[in-house]
Amino acid sequence: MPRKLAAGNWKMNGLGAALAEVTALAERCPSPKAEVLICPPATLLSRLSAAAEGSPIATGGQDCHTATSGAHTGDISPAMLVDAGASYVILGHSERRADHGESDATVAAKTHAAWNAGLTAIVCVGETEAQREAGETLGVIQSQIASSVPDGATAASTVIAYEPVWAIGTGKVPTLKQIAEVHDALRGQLNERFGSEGNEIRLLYGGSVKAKNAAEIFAVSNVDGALVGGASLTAEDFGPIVEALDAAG
Ligand SMILES: O=C[C@H](O)COP(=O)(O)O
Repeated sequence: MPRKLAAGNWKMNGLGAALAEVTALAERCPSPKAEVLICPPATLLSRLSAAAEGSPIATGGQDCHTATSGAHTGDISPAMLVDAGASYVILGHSERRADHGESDATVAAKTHAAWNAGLTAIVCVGETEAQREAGETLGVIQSQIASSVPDGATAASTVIAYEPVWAIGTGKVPTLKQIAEVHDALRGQLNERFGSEGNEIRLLYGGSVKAKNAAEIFAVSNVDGALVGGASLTAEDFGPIVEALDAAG
């Protein structure tokens, strides 16, 4: 199993002054057992990669196009993310699925493009509150995985993030039993489809992870780390989450 992963998704937050948070995080967590990743807005990626150089903090993008270059105003190619120092890219986040109409097929195409550029794709899946209430959670998530993750996924190329849409930025968190139910089902699906490699693909939980609930979430079976939004914006908030993941072993 690759190292556990504490990934921060800064979403559309952060101006130049936020770079100081990366330096502070590197000082607070100089040699974490877990991998630590920050995915800032594209405007900060190059500067943040430079600021993190020589530290254990990796950087990533929040989206990419399927093409390497061309007439796609406003888009960013996987090669551009690599050029800016990224080693990861988040794909299929529910905010992109909702705001930009990204389908599973789009996410799969972007995942292929990311792999081709040498990036590790963090593919996000998750149910809405209505889907959970209708008892559709596992069906929705397993269908998203089946259609968003292309054949050939490996532990080195792919990470899965389970993020219930209703838990993102709301302070609402599923019960530990609910998290375990989904992660165990995902592990089973990955094992069935990708064999032993599926057993190694890291499964992150995301949705209102904070310092106060991180340790109990990291103790849940088949939780290999977290994709953190709001609580990844400062070293003061993200540092304890990294430390909780380290303590979980
Ligand atoms: O990508 C991160 C998730 O959307 C979680 O965001 P949050 O930690 O602010 O709830």
